[in-house]
Amino acid sequence: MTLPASAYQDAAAAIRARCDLTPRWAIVLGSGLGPLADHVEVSAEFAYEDLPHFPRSTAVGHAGRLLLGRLEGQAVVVMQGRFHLYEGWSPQQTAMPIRVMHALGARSLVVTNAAGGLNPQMQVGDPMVITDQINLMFQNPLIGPNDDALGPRFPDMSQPYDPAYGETAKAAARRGDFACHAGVYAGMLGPTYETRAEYRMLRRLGASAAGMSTVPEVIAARHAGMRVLGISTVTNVCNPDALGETSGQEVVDAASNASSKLLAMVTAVIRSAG
Ligand SMILES: O=P(O)(O)O[C@H]1O[C@H](CO)[C@@H](O)[C@H]1O
Ligand SMILES: Nc1nc2[nH]cnc2c(=O)[nH]1
Repeated sequence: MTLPASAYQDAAAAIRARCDLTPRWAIVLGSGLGPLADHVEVSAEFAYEDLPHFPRSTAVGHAGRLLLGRLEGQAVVVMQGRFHLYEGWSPQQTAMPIRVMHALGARSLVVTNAAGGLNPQMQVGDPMVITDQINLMFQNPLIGPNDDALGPRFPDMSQPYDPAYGETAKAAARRGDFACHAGVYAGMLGPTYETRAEYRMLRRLGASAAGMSTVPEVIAARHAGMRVLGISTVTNVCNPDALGETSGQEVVDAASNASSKLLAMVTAVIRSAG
């Protein structure tokens, strides 16, 4: 579906009409990671269905709420649930909330997700700081007329994820004494998990984690010049030579069990930038 050019401004205006907080940080909570929002001192809450042009959350473990408030004293806007291409949303729709949060004032983005771990050292529950991404969705939210007021026609993607944010997140993991990886996120269309041959291919391509989100959001964020921290939580181990079955519920459960690690890393980054 093509969105009107004013879609994200309309949604931002509807939010501003009820809440005058200017968020500095935008946070996207992935599958099973919604409970992190319990740590936000909430000023206002919006169901996605009440916001103009917003898609609806249909994915398991995605509540479908936008919160404005404070985390570690910093003004934040938090998406409790995101939109995926496999739900039938267009690339523009999956990325639209990023533009809304940018229009509200957010200049830094934290994206979190549940992902399959491709690196043999990874265990279920380990976080991975995303250092780069591969767009294997072969779709892009910037296709169509460019909004020059937001960003350039041909945005640079030489460093989509902010190295300083990543270092701060890794330092928090060291302090918390839990394993933390760093690596490349492969964005897949889904909704099928990968075959053994596909996991093997992804390893060869240099990916360390596979998921079905994040890539369109980060493209939209970088287009608008936002600084990005990305963290995957390994919810299933993808060993092509000994692959077990994976289910959506297992992914959600594994992500929520590991959410305290994510919280420690995210709050450390938000605090350090305070
Ligand atoms: O990336 P998030 O939204 O965390 O969710 C991940 O988990 C779901 C699959 O279990 C897919 O939606 C995949 O992208
Ligand atoms: N594509 C993909 N998405 C996931 N989300 C959680 N685990 C996985 C996985 O193994 N592959």
